[in-house]
Amino acid sequence: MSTQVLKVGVLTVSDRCSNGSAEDKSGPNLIRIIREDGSFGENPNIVYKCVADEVDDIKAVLLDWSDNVKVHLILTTGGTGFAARDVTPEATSQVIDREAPGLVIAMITKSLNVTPMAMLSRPVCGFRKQTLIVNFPGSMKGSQECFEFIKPALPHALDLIQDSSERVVAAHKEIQSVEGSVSHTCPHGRHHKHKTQEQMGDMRTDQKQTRSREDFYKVAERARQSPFPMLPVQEAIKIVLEQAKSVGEEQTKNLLDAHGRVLASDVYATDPVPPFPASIKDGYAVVAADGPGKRSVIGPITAGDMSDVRVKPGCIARISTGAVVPEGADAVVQVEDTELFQSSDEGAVELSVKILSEPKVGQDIRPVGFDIKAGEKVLSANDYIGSAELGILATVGCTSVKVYKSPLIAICSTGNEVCDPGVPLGVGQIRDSNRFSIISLLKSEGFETVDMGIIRDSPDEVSMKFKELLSKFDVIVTSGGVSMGEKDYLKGVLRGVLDATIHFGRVFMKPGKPTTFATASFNGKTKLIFCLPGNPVSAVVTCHLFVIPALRKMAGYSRPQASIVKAKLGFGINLDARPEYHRTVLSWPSQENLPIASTTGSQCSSRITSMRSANALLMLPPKQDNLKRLEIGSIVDALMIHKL
Ligand SMILES: Nc1nc2c(c(=O)[nH]1)N[C@H]1C(S)=C(S)[C@@H](COP(=O)(O)OP(=O)(O)OC[C@H]3O[C@@H](n4cnc5c(N)ncnc54)[C@H](O)[C@@H]3O)O[C@H]1N2
Ligand code: MOO
Ligand SMILES: [Mg+2]
Repeated sequence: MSTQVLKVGVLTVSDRCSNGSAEDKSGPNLIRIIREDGSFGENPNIVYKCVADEVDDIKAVLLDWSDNVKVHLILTTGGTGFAARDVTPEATSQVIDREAPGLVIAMITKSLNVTPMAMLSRPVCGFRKQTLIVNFPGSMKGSQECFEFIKPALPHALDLIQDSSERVVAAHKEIQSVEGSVSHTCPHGRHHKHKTQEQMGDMRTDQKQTRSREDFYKVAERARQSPFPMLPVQEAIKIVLEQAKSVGEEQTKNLLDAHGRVLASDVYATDPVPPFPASIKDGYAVVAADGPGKRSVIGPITAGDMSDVRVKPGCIARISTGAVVPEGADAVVQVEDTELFQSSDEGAVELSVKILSEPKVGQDIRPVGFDIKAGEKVLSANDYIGSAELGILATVGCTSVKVYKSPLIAICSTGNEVCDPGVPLGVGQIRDSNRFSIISLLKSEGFETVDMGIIRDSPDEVSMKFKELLSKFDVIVTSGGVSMGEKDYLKGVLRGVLDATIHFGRVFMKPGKPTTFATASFNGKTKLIFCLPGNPVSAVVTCHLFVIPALRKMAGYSRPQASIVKAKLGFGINLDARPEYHRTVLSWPSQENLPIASTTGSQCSSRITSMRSANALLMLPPKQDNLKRLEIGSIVDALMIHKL
């Protein structure tokens, strides 16, 4: 877009919002996403109004914003339906000079993938002089979705309207590279040239295979065998861990902020613990050499007291656990080993007490630095800060520590058939489970993620979205679109468009065979891209095996991989041709010497219920001529994914 600050107008059209009987959520939501998105410059200038469903009121704002305020982009939300008072399209039609039907088609077509109700929307898009006006539906969800649908084209559209020639040329170059320079005509008449497709070769070494847009659609010419070697799981994990590097360090603001992070530097105690000789018992501070016998009592000294009591031979001082042992005393005798001899004031004052045991020097005293010496290293770089470590930090008075930064992580699903769980299912559609299981799995591992929605099966959309993700995140995790299907575009876009390095595109495992791992450079930073298989179990299992260890390594963990324990099969099983990660519930009855593994039923990689309650993945070996089945009682490795 042009270098000038973009002016955006957000106009909510709603009788109820304008008269205050309902809260406008859609307008403010559009403003928020425009601000957060970043595609419209650092700080777009946004004006906002809410008017009633009246043609004249709507027109007045559209005319003022386009002719006087010279807003570049006006987004209206509301009043586009079939109801009598829905008049936003009529008002818009009356002010625009030229229509932009492509935007309308894009919005309606894509919305129909989400809900058949999109048929009942009548948006109008077009421009008045140099202002682009776009009608969105009134609901927050609908308006946000429509915005996302047309967003990829908006910056270029605005440049064209503003005739910002430098940016237009730059954008053309970019489109040319994204689309691989196939001869096609862009909407305003410029032609791009062909580039030839390079030879297919070893995917791990020959990465730069620029692909044209048409190549993506040549279904008959697609490879009929995957060109990616199937790597053993351990080799694939090794590659991932080699690429996973810290994204930096930061100082925590306060003590509790450090919880769940990993230290980036060693921590030393400045003071000793305890900082004074402390009594271990409630009793009497004595001179050990006095031995047992009757003593006169001084004190008391309780915890936290600043006492100037001094114990002389023949005297003892009453003392509490945690109190400073007074000068002169070299032992503490617990109250249980004493007897009252004489008291006054009806028992309020102890005058003398009989010591019954033989005290030893140092008995029941913690000397200075007994627990922690001054200058001692109490925690090391790469230690995870759990509750014990937080207690240690508090003990040594360290309220701010240097920790590793958490990587910024984007989560996306892919697939034309995939839709949000809340919307009614259309023909051929399924609900997205992967985004939700992956986001929550990573959260339970202490990693915050950003839900970046569903990417449709189109090379353009995949490449646009990935470009956006690469600019904003350190790690991208997607699911789906990585196998042999004609619309499995991710690998092709990664290599052919984004110039990413695909480190592996298949792994010898079940589930998870087409797991793909790539890196791409953006602004000098290496971004990690995990394209997990679409099958719900495959996505979750591979997230455990590859994504979580990588994130842990980036976050500073010294042992990023999950623990592997031995377990005894509580069932018999036929082995698969691939090493299988069988979801299991491990339990450990007290009479058993190993945990017992029970199966979660059918292990089909589409059957998400096979993950239910699973706390481990049994690492079953691949079937061999001499080993086709494991019987009940066999001992196998189990990779822990939750607590036992
Ligand atoms: N000819 C071959 N076909 C397939 C192979 C193969 O080697 N040759 N591999 C199979 C294996 S193994 C797997 S795993 C899948 C992986 O396929 P993709 O990663 O390309 O994923 P999709 O085709 O997009 O989807 C697969 C399956 O999962 C459903 N899905 C996708 N996303 C989601 C989601 N977010 N939530 C819930 N379910 C989702 C999708 O509808 C498909 O049913 O490929 C095999 N094919
Ligand atoms: O490897 Mo796929 O993940 O079996 O279903
Ligand atoms: Mg597929």
